[in-house]
Amino acid sequence: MVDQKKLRLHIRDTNLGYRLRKPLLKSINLSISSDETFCILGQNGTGKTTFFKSLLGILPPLSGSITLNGKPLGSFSRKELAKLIAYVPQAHHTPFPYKVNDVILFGRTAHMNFFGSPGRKDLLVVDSILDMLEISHLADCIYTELSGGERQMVVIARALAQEAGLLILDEPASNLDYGNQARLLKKIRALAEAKTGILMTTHQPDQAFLLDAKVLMLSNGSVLHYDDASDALQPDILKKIYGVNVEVIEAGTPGKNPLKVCRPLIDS
Ligand SMILES: Nc1ncnc2c1ncn2[C@@H]1O[C@H](COP(=O)(O)OP(=O)(O)OP(=O)(O)O)[C@@H](O)[C@H]1O
Repeated sequence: MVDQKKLRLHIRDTNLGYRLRKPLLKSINLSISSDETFCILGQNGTGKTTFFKSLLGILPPLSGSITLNGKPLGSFSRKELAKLIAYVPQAHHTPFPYKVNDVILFGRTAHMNFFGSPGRKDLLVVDSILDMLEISHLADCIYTELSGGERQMVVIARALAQEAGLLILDEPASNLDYGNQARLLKKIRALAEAKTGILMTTHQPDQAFLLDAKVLMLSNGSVLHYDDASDALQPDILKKIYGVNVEVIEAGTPGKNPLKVCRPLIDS
């Protein structure tokens, strides 16, 4: 039995990508554990989602191995894996007009009994997540009738309902308004403090500072690993990754720790 709160993914000598194509990411060696928060940065198309699909066991490595607590990912059943790793995809389309409550309840499937009927605990978990994400008012709405940002919050809620030890989020804030982005980052930080491993892609480098995250940068088929966002988010590195000039400045209130922020120099 794998301890949900002590997960370690080992990626050893792997090439990742799609069969019959050149590998997108080469010779990757990494270890990710469920007490860490990582932000993954990289240009569009560098392979961030592909990396996630590989960690979720959806896309087997082209070579090398990925193990979870020493066992090959492929040896876990879908149900076992759903209790350990939850995923918020970038795009989510549900053609069926389910109620929001039911969509979130799907996240409990791995915890339900043989007949797949929700128990009291499942309903309580859904309620507390709706409350935590401040979306209780959406509970009885029809998912397909929600706005893009509202759907995004529901899909995040569904992943949280899995109560997995590792949460993988593909651009979780991309559809959200400014307030919901801030609220989501606050929740992510609280989850990290409660020892849920976080692995998220973002196109906003500042979020790595806000979450005090480690950084993985994908560039030219390699993954560069930084334990400290300040080491990763330097103007020369950001220029190399994104091809634009960026200034990294310190902002903050006197008496409080300054927070670093990135500012693109759009006039240079
Ligand atoms: N099923 C697939 N078969 C073959 N190639 C694919 C498949 N899915 C994605 N790709 C290709 O893999 C490359 C990396 O895609 P991926 O979605 O991993 O990039 P990304 O870094 O997540 O991009 P973005 O920041 O735009 O979301 C792209 O060139 C894409 O066309």
